[in-house]
Formats: sequence, C-alpha cells, structure tokens
Amino acid sequence: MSLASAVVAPRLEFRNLTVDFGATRALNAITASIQPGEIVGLLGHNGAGKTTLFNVVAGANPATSGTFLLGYEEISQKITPREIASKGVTVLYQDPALTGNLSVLDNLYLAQLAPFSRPDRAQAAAALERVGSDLDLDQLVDTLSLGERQLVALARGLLGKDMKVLLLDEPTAALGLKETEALHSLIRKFAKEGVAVVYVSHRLPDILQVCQRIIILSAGEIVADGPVTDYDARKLARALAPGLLEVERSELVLGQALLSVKHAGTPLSFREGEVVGLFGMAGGEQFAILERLFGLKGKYSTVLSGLLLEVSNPLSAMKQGIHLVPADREKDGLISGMSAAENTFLPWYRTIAGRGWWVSRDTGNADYDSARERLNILGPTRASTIDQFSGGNRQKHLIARWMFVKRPKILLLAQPTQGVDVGAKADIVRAVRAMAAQGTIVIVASAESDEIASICDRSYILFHDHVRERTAAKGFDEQLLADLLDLAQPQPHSQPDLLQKN
Ligand SMILES: Nc1ncnc2c1ncn2[C@@H]1O[C@H](COP(=O)(O)OP(=O)(O)OP(=O)(O)O)[C@@H](O)[C@H]1O
Repeated sequence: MSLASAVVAPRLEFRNLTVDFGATRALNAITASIQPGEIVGLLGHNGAGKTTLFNVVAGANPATSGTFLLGYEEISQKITPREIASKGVTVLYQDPALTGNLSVLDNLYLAQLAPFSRPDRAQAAAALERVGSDLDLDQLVDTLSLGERQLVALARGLLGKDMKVLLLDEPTAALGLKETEALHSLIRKFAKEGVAVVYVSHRLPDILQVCQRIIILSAGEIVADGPVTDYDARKLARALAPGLLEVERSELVLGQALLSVKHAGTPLSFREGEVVGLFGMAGGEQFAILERLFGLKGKYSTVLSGLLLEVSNPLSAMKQGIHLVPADREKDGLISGMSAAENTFLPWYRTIAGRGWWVSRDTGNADYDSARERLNILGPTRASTIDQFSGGNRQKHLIARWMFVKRPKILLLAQPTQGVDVGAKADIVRAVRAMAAQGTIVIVASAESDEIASICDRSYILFHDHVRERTAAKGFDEQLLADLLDLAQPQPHSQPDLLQKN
C-alpha cells in the first residue's frame, strides 16, 4: 500500500455487497475500494454483474445486503438517483439519459436536487467549459451528436458540485475514433483532479489504454484485481474467457454465388465462401448498404449470380434467405415481456411451424438450447422474460435469432461483436466463418477496424462516395484505419468513384 492510499479514504468502497434478483445472485459479497484519481477497468463476461454494481452506486437498485461508502460516508439503501448525483457520483452510459426535446441548459438542471430551481447560465457554461465544450445552451438536445450528448451528461455531473466518482458503462461503444480519444483524455483529466473512475467496456484496447488497474468479475464475484501492467491484450482475453481458443483460418474456397451491389456507382462484390467487410465511420454508409439489402429502405434490386434479386421489405428479404443482425440491438427487435425463447423464434414461427402456428415444444427447446450453448448465453431459463437477462445476453438472443434458427443465404451483420464478451466474440467469429465456408454470403458492416480484421477475409473501406478494397494480411487492422483516414482527407483531384486495389 502506498503512503497516499494509507492516509486518504477511498473515494468508493464496497463492503460485502450482495444483490439478488429472485433466485439469481447477481453480486456476491463484493469487497473493494477505489482511491481518488484511480481509473479502474471493470471487466467480466455478459451477465457477470457489472451493470448491477453500477446501478447500486447510482441509487437505481438497492443492495440485498452489504453496503458501500463514498469517502467515510456509508450510503443508505434508500438513497435516490438524484441524491446520489448531488453527492458527486456521475454515471455515463453508452446513450446518456437526456431529454431530447429540451435544451442543453434545461437538461443540465433536470437531475439536480431542486429540479425547478432557476437554471444559472453562467454556472452551466462553466460546467460545459470544464468538459471542453462550447455548445449553445439553448440548442435542443435532439440536434446533438452522441459524443456531444455525452459531454452534456458529464457537464451535468460537474454542475454546482465536485465530481467525486465517475462510472462509465460502455461509453465508447457507438463513438467514432476521434470522439473516443477526446473522451479518454477527459477521463484522464478528471482522474488527475482526484475523481475515482470505474470504466466498463468490452473493448479491451480501450481498457488497456486508459486504466491503471483492472478488476474482473465473474458470476457476481471478483476473480482478479491487479495493475494493468499485469496484462496485455492476449492475457486479458484469456483471463476473461479461460477456455478461449484461437479462431483458425482455413483456406478460402470460393463458391458460385456472387452478389453484386453498387455503391455510388462502384460495384462491390460478395461471394459465398468468404466473409467481406464494409468498413467506415461511425454511422457511415456501410450500415445503409445493409439496410437497403434487407429492404428497410423500400424496394431495392441488385444482382445475385447474374439474376435479378429484388427485395421490397424485410419480409420479402427474409423469404429469400436474407437475414440482418442490426447494430442497435436494444432498439431493433427484442420484445420486452416475452420470453427468451419466444424472442429468439419470433420472426420464424410461421415458417418453421409447418402447418400449425406454433413450434413443437421439443423442437423449439432443442434449437434454443443449441443456440444458447453456441453463444454461451448466461442468465435465467428460456422461459424467463428477455428483460431478466443482462444487456450482452439480450444481444446474444438477437444474434441467435438471425444466425442459428434458420440458415441464411445472405447474412448481413452490423457490428456483430459489439457489446458481447470476449468468449462470445470468438464464438460469433467461428460461427460466421463456418457459415461462409458452408455457402452463405456474409457481409459485415462495422466502424471498428479490429472487428472487421477479426472476422473478414477482405473489406471495402467506404467514405462517402469513395471506396477502397483491401484483402486481409498482416496488419490488416491498422491498414483499414490508415485507408479510412486517407479517404477522409480532402482529395485534391477527387473523382466520384475511386476504386483502388491494394
Ligand atoms: N431485472 C432483472 N431481473 C432478473 N435478473 C436480472 C435483472 N437484471 C439483471 N439480472 C441478472 O443479473 C445478472 C447480472 O447482470 P448484469 O446486467 O449486471 O450483467 P453485466 O455484467 O452488466 O452484463 P453485460 O455485459 O451483458 O451488460 C445476470 O445473471 C442477469 O440475468
């Protein structure tokens, strides 16, 4: 123990904190303390208990037993989210809870203890300045980018008080590279000022880059707690998923079917047997291409093996064997209140039920159990509502729905490994590659170069109308990023369609 930590009270301390949801023990006797200025990465597989721990500190979920302290103050079980916020605890989620049709100023004051007190413009502007933002206080939050909304949420944590504890729950999952870097330097700045930071992310490079210490949760218990210098990316992945196997790349055997899609006049081609990426900026055109192919943007026609392929809506796409795993999985497709198994089978009841409308319980159960095993879905039973699963395990259900219930002819994946743990990532990569090898055309759209590099054999890099193509080789990940940055530079003699082969 250093001299400093011997005399300074921890900013945040857990003492035997336990949380039960019915028969599920989400956290089991968590004991740990975090010092002022520390940046701690909190890692663990989907369902390990990370969000539950944050919810307890945020006052959103009382502990079943045990307690936590802020400095020397033991926090009551009955504390409300507003009261805990007034004590200097800020939680930043991937999509911050702000009210879109109110101004930045109103949002800054919404969560204050006296919510109807008159907003103080000078105080609000000062808080925004501390997060490095010069946003217009009267601008509607709906008009802000995700990165800007996160800054507003952070500024809210600085309004009229000192931020003491900052909890980050997958804050960079939907951010681009620049915004991620900006957020990371802000986190470092807060830590220098004495804030205790706990950072949850499945993006291991982010954790290794920013955190000084790593705590690993597994099934609600702390299984490792040590300095970041104990880990590199490989060690960390192994610590999180001890049974992790490397995904072997077998030789490409290209099949007959060839899908041809035009993007801004440039033909993009996809063949069965290989996994092809579409890589671009966050929210870029790569996702729109998938949506068009799935009929989400109205009638769309393209060419499959020389024949016209027409989709008019998602149902017609599904009938032709085109499946899409959407990027925004919480929004697109899971139905609250329905069971895990029902959610998995939802679009397929009619097609796999045969003559009746229902799937025989045995067939359904066996299919569900096999998908669950392949994706290592953890949580309650198949009959439990989907709401009782952790965020990552909910996502895995949607992946199971589109990948494992019926075999697709064309599989469209938008950021398929985002938000899932490292073990499930490897399982998804393996399953996707096996599908391609068995004759499915697979297209992966992502704004993450490492995701494309881990799954794809080849990728198109897209920036507006510009397209570049690259085949997987050593340093694929870095090369994709360099290509994208290059395309994003203003082009002196820019042509509308620029197809360069490496
Ligand atoms: N409202 C709820 N009702 C019942 N069980 C729940 C509820 N919320 C969470 N759980 C269970 O508590 C456990 C911990 O879930 P938690 O959301 O904290 O995990 P997590 O580590 O944040 O996972 P992820 O990485 O998937 O977000 C899981 O087994 C989950 O199924």
